Amino acid sequence: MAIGLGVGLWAGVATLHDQIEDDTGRLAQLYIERSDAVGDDIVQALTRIRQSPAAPCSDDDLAWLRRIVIESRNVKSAVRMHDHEMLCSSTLGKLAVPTDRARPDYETSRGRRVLVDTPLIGMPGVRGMVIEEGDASVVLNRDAFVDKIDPRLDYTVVAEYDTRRDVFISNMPPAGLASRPLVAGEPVLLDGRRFEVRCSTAHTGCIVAALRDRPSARRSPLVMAFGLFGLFGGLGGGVGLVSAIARSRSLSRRLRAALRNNELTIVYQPIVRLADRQRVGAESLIRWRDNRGDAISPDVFIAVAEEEGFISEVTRFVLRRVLAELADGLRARPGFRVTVNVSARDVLDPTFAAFVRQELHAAGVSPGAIGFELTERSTADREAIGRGIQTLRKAGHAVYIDDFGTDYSSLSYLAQLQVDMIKIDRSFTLALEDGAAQSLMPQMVAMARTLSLGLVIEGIETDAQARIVADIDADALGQGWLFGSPVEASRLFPAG
Ligand SMILES: Nc1nc2c(ncn2[C@@H]2O[C@H](COP(=O)(O)O[C@H]3[C@@H](O)[C@H](n4cnc5c(=O)[nH]c(N)nc54)O[C@@H]3COP(=O)(O)O)[C@@H](O)[C@H]2O)c(=O)[nH]1
Repeated sequence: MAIGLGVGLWAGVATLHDQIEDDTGRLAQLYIERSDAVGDDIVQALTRIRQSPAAPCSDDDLAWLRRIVIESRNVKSAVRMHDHEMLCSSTLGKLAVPTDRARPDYETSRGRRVLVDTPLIGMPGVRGMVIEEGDASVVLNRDAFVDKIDPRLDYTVVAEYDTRRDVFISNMPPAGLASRPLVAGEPVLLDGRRFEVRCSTAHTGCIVAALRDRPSARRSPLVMAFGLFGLFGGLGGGVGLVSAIARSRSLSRRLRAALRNNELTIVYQPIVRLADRQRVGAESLIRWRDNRGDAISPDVFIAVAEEEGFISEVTRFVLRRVLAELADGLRARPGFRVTVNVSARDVLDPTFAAFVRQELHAAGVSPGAIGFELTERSTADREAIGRGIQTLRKAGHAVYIDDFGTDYSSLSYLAQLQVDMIKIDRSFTLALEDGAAQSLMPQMVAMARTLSLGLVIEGIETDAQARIVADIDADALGQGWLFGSPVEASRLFPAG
């Protein structure tokens, strides 16, 4: 029996360690993939700035630069330079006097100059990250790289710039990592802690990361379970259990289990008509607290479900839950519409529309009460996506393009995909009050109107933003903390 207990405990501790390394490695890899996408976006924007067919800083050239920003996910401003002086930009237009930029922090062998955190010309008090290549330059929010990191990690990101390696961002003492050889997949020990290492193959840089709150083996229910199993069970069965539980503990396994056990919940964020601020709909947003009580961001677990190919299970769970929670309220409020986020995989799934029809029929809810929001960043077959969208629209659902303006392909989407509404990303709302990028919103609104598309403006946090947007387009709808944070179903419809 003592041998059984010992083997069980050993297996439990080993499995707990495997689980931690598995989760850390996955989060670190997710970061590398996301920051690679930012890197690709930057390179593409720099190339397109140089491809402008118009005379530098002419009206047509400025429109070209603005288009690049609208179509890029991360670039906040596209800038034209000459001899290290800024001449014009998508946000400021043509400068009265060419202005010198600060010296770069790094220069790569490809001739890209990087200013990691620099005051932005013409925007007092605002700082950003700038990358220059020849006479082209882009500005991005430095958080474009920080936001991609899971908050549960202690991390250091080391960037390599040919001639030197440097700590790019870090939330821990970097412990000489800039000078230490780093190899993807080969963990490093720092102060007795094991850090996973993942490196980019597309761009240059590595993340060194460890979970901050490493579960203690002594208090772990997993280890206790193994110990007990070892105590009462035989070694053969123990090995089977070890591998079964080990698999089930990875992030995606835990997410699948949470789905099966109905542990995920839905909150609803109101959408209002800006003219009178009446609630006309809501967006459903999924939430997950794992068994340690930690809230895991949908940004993280939706990406995992997409990568691992079970996003359709998530979408179906959300739709069923929305109907279970809101069917009565929706039947009582014709015209009120709740939207569900879908992925390209859902839209391409030939069984999806039939699934939706059956669920709506069972719940007695009309198709007009449910809309679908699609954020499409992949290069998936657009014709097929277009056909999937039309199937949903023919069934009576409104289809929205979400986060409009953040995806480099957004504009070409609108031409190819016929949708009902676009949701303008909150980065454009944020820029409204700083004055500099104010001009982008009217352009986007005008474009939506030209294409007869309805509009939802996202991320409205202040009364000033709401008023500016209502002035630009009184028919637009708005969503954001000003009108309400996401709430549980019971709090969505005002009493009475
Ligand atoms: N496929 C699915 N994707 C989903 C689902 N539920 C959520 N998501 C996607 O995850 C991303 C993060 O969502 P979340 O953390 O829920 O954040 C949403 C809002 O809380 C936030 N928000 C809303 N108003 C404001 C605001 O005024 N300021 C501010 N800083 N943030 C605000 O924005 C998120 C909603 O964004 P969007 O979807 O782009 O309208 C997000 O991409 C979700 O789409 C799901 O069930 N399925």
